[in-house]
Amino acid sequence: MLQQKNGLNIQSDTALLNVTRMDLISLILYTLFVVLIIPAIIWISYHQYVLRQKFKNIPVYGRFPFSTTWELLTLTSYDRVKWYIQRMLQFKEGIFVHWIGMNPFINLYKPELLEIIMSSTVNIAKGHPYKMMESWLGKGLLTSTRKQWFHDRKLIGPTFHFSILDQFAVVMSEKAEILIKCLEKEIAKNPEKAIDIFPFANNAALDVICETAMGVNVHAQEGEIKYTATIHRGSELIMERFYRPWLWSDWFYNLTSTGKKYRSVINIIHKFTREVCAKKGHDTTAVAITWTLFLLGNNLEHQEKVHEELEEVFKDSETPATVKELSQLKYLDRIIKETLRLFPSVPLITRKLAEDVKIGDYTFPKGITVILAILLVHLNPEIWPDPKKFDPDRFLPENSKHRNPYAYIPFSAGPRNCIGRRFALLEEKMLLTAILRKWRVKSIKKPDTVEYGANLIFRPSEDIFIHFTPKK
Ligand code: HEM
Repeated sequence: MLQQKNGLNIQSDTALLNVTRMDLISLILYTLFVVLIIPAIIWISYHQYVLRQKFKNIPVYGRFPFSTTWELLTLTSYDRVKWYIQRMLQFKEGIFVHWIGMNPFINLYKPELLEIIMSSTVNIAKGHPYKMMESWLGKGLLTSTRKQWFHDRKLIGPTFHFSILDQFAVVMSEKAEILIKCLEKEIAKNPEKAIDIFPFANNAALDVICETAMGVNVHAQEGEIKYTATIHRGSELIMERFYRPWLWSDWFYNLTSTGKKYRSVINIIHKFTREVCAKKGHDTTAVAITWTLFLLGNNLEHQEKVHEELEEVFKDSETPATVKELSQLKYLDRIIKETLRLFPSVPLITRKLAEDVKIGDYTFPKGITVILAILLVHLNPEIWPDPKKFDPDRFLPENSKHRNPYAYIPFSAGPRNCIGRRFALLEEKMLLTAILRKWRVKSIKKPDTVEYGANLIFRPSEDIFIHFTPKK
């Protein structure tokens, strides 16, 4: 009896102890909630309120926090591009803001607004998603800021001088010949079959950049390396991270499985760039060449004019093109320009503002990221009538003279524009001319059905099949 009583006492003491322990834990949690979490929620809400007040004049997409984050996250890369185009048609003022997590992004696609940011020598720092690429690209010219950028830009500038470009043209023409041989070999396998042109353009452009920038022949066209697929995977992972704000912190990202995948991709890229080749420039040119052939293969009447021009300049000659001959190809110039309008290799760039910027009724606060939406200004119907139509004559001198220079910005504009612009255009012309002197091209897919994605570079998401017919 006594034992039973003692047993009961012990049980009730343990229960009492448990209750007290529970109370203590609840008390600590409650205190933490009151002391830390509530003030944090109040601080974040206040901060968000103040930030949102600053944007109250700017058209905003998505009234509720996180609704746009969720919407963008659930779209494919191709649908995201269409999403941005729809927003551009919806917000005709040339500006709108949307939120990813608790971060506002101001999209600009009106030339007058773009000019104010792009011409600035103060607001030259890159915002997301470029910030996420620092571990990839290091602090190179593309990602550096302030003094280092001024210094690097001055140092690298002379590399792209006309006289040096002439020497680069020799390398480009050698690589163009290899490209033709590779295509001939592929076509010979089955002349009736269309060929995916993108890997050919990519390897040719990689050969060109490695030999011109580093003097190294990597034989990419002869199939000795598997670098390009790794670059694509890296860009995809960066964009996936951009639309998932909880992965923006580096230390957390590095713990996740995608963070680990990204690190291994970066290691492969670094190994390659350290050992053999330069970091940037081949993929933008490769997609530009691919889209040009794709559009020519869809617009046969324009292609015919290119062939006429080639015959006028090269006649029966079979020797490689010279820089002088290439400079005479004015119609091809306009084709390349119109392609870069519809398919700009770099569809958007970003700036993190170093100071408050006031434009008319709008004030953009220091520290936020502005998206300079190259693709959207190129498709803006307020500037380009019938914007989806392929019409190279938009770039005839008489048709362009009244156009705002910031309406057409495939190479960006202002102090931070593309340093490789002349190099890229020369290379494009060299490789395209080599192909078009030999073949007529016809695309299998149409521009409104082909799928692409804006993973930093405006790259096709499917094979770009082209049918090649010999001219002779
Ligand atoms: C069709 C081909 C190309 C296009 C459309 C293109 C476009 C661009 C754009 C839009 C920018 C501005 C990026 C930004 O502000 O965030 C840029 C910057 C840059 N591009 Fe290109 N690019 C092309 C080819 C090349 C090539 C072939 C090279 C090198 C050989 C190159 C080297 C660079 C560098 C170093 C920068 C950074 C300049 C700076 O920040 O001062 N690009 N490019």
